Amino acid sequence: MDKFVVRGGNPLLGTIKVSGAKNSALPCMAAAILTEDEVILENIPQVRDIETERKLLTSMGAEVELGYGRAQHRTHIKCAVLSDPVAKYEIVKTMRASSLVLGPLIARTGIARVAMPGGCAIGGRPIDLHIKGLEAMGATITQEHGYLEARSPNNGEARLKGARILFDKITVTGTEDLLMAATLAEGESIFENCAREPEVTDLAALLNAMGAKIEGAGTSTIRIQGVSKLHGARHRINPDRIEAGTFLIAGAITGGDLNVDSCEPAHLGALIHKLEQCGVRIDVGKDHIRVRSGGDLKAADVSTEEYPGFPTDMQAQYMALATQAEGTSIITENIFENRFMHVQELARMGANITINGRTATVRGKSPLQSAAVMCSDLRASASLVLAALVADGETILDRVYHLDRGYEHFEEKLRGVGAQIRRMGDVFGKK
Ligand SMILES: CC(=O)N[C@H]1[C@@H](OP(=O)(O)OP(=O)(O)OC[C@H]2O[C@@H](n3ccc(=O)[nH]c3=O)[C@H](O)[C@@H]2O)O[C@H](CO)[C@@H](O)[C@@H]1O
Ligand SMILES: C=C(OP(=O)(O)O)C(=O)O
Repeated sequence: MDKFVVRGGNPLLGTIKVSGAKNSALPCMAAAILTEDEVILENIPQVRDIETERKLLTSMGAEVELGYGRAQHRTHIKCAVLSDPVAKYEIVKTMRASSLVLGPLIARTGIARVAMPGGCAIGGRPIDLHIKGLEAMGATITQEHGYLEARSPNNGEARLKGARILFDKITVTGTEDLLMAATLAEGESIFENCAREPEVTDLAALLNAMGAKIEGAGTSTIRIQGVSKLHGARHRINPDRIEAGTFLIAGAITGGDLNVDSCEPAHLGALIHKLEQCGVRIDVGKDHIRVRSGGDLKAADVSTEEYPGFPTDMQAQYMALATQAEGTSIITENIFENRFMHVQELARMGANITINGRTATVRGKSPLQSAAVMCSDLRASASLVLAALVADGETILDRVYHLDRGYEHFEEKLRGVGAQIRRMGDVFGKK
């Protein structure tokens, strides 16, 4: 199992480049199921979840070609024939976003079998709202032996029907899943209380390029006029706002001077505002953000919310920063019930954090010490790397496979701006 070895103390200086967003790329790859033609996606990040999605699509009969390097992270997907419209447990269990194939599969083939995703470290993660929405579109969904068996009306023979759906709770992949299903449904669908995340807007842009008729993506009400067929398209994936945010915090926590390049500053408003409250100097350009130390960091409270609020996917990284700020920061996690797995590991490095329900109280500034720590999920891993960048001595992070799910060449990018970080196959064993 790979580990990271990080020696703290270096301010990060220079320019670091942001990759394409994995959380946009995953639904966009699933959208290729909706057409027999080729879909070409550019700016696909080279991360483990993308490889998992490739496996998922190919296991159903799709042709997927992932091109990196000179091929500029371009992916060609052709779902001419979906001979086996089944999302198997062996693949689904490794990636929560697998539930994104449910909607497009029923819409395209009339019949789908998708393994129920399990819980994960950050919480239960049910998909009841996906199921409820598809049922409102006329699908029949049953659960057998851990699989959802879904059929469109007439035992899979007829198209889904457009529906008016009010989401009880804002859900990102739920909005995306039903949006894809509605593109090929008969008639109009109106969705209310939709997720407004940039990843939803990115997916809608691809779907419209494929011939869908979607209005309102990025707002809480989305209207879709169903069409009988979609065609191929070429689409460039948005920059990853969470990776960009992680780099902004890396610059701020190390007291560096970092230019975070190839990002979309408009998607980072809540984080930029918070960093400014912490006393960090931020200069926003068209597609880059410069982050610099503005003196001692000051504590500021954070409460995670749906977009455009402060993202839950930045909460763990922000907590690492809060350990280095003077004063008390109250961090409230409103989206997932169990997303504080990084707290005990930060505490092992010397952070002063107490948890009460959904709230963590961070008292700073604490000098951090190196330790052997364990990554529990994707963003918790990033948080521990950030803490290690300012810890005294050499920190060893175990289970970095969590981080590899969603950060492209993380250690190489950080090394390029002065961090001392290296990957080891097995630092404790024989190697
Ligand atoms: C691949 C991807 O894009 N993942 C992101 C997506 O996850 P994901 O789409 O899974 O997260 P949701 O937006 O669906 O979850 C939000 C809340 O709704 C609840 N819920 C969700 C669906 C459902 O059917 N029933 C239900 O109760 C969840 O348990 C959670 O409490 O949005 C999250 C919230 O911004 C991010 O942290 C994830 O990085
Ligand atoms: C939680 C995340 O991803 P997923 O929904 O795929 O688990 C994330 O990107 O932070």
